[in-house]
Amino acid sequence: MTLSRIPATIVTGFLGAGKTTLLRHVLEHSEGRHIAVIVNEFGSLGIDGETLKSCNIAGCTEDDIVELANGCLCCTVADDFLPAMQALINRPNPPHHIVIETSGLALPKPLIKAFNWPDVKNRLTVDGVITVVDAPAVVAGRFADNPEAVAQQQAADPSLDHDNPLAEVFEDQILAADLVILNKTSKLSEKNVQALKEQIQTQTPRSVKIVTTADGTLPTSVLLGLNAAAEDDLLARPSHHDAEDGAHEHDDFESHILHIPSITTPEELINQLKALSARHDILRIKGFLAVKDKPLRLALQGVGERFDYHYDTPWEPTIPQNGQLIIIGQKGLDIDTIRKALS
Ligand SMILES: Nc1nc2c(ncn2[C@@H]2O[C@H](COP(=O)(O)OP(=O)(O)OP(=O)(O)O)[C@@H](O)[C@H]2O)c(=O)[nH]1
Repeated sequence: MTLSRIPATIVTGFLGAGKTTLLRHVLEHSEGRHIAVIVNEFGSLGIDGETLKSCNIAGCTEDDIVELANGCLCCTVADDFLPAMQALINRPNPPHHIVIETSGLALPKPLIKAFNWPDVKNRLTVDGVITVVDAPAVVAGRFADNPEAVAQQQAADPSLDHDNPLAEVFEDQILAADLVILNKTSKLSEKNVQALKEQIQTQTPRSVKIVTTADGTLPTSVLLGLNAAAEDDLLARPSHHDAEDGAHEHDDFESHILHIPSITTPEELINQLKALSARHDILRIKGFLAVKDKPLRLALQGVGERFDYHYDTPWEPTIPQNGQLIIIGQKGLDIDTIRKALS
C-alpha cells in the first residue's frame, strides 16, 4: 500500500513582511485540518514560536509548533530541518499539513531541495512556496539596487549581480514562489499595487499567482492545497546561489540580543527605538518586555520605523521578568552605540 504524501507549505518572505501574522491566521482558520508548524528564526530568541504559542488557538497544541531558532533553515537543512520533519511525520498521529515559516533571511531553494532526500521523498511533498512581501517597503525601494554601484562592482567581479544584500535575498524568495502575497497593502494606492504586481511578474521567469492582502487575512483555501510539488520543479526556481549548489553565507547580516530592564511606559522606549532604527538602519526589532506593575508581558514588534505592541500573556511566576529584544541589521551595525542608548 502506498501512503499519500503529507503536503508541506513553505512560507518565506523578508524580515517583518508578515509571515507569522499569516501563519496565525491559517491556524485560526484551519478548516478542520490538523496543521503542524515549523518556525525558524535568524536570532536565538524564538519570538515567533512564542508568539504563536501565546495565541492559544483551539486545536493547535504546543506540540504542533516546533521552533528552530538560531540560524536559517537553508543552512541547517540536514542538522535541524530534516530531523524535525521526520519527527513530525513519524508521530502516531501525524499532521494533515505542515507549514514551515522560514527566517526572513532564508533562501527557500535549499529547503525545497531537501524534500528530495531519500528519507522523506515518499512521505512529504511541497504543496507550495508562498512568498510574503512587505508591499510598502518594496514600493519605498527597500530592495532596490543602485545601478551605478552594481556596474562598479561588476567591473571588479562580473559574477556579482547586486550591490544590495537585501535585493538578493528578496529576489531568491520571489523566484521560488508559487504564490506571492503582497501584504500591508492598505497603506498603498491602487496604482502602486498594480505597478508592484507588474514589477514582480517581470521578476519571475514563470507565471506566478499574486494576491493582495492586509494582516495576512486570506482564506486558508487560497493558501493550502496548491499541489505544486515544488521539489519536482527545481529548475524553474532559479537562485543566485545555483552556481555554488546552494551554498551561501548570511554574513551580510547580524543579530544581537539586548536585555532591557523593566520599563515604566512603552511609549518612551518605542520613541527611542524608532529614532535608533532610522539612525542605524535597523531592519528588525522584536521581543518581550516587562512593564512596571503590569502582570502581562509586552510583545513588541518593529519593522524599520513601524512599531506595534500589545500585552500578551502573564509572565511565568517562577521565571524572572527579563525583557529581551532581538535587533537585526546589516553587517557593521553599531550595536555598542545602540546598547548604550538603551542602557
Ligand atoms: N500595518 C500592517 N502591519 C502588519 C501587517 N501584517 C503584519 N503586520 C505587522 O508587521 C510586523 C511584523 O509581522 P510578522 O508577521 O511578525 O512578520 P514576519 O515576516 O513573521 O517577521 P520575521 O519573522 O521577523 O521575519 C508585526 O508588527 C505585524 O503586526 C499588515 O498587513 N499591515
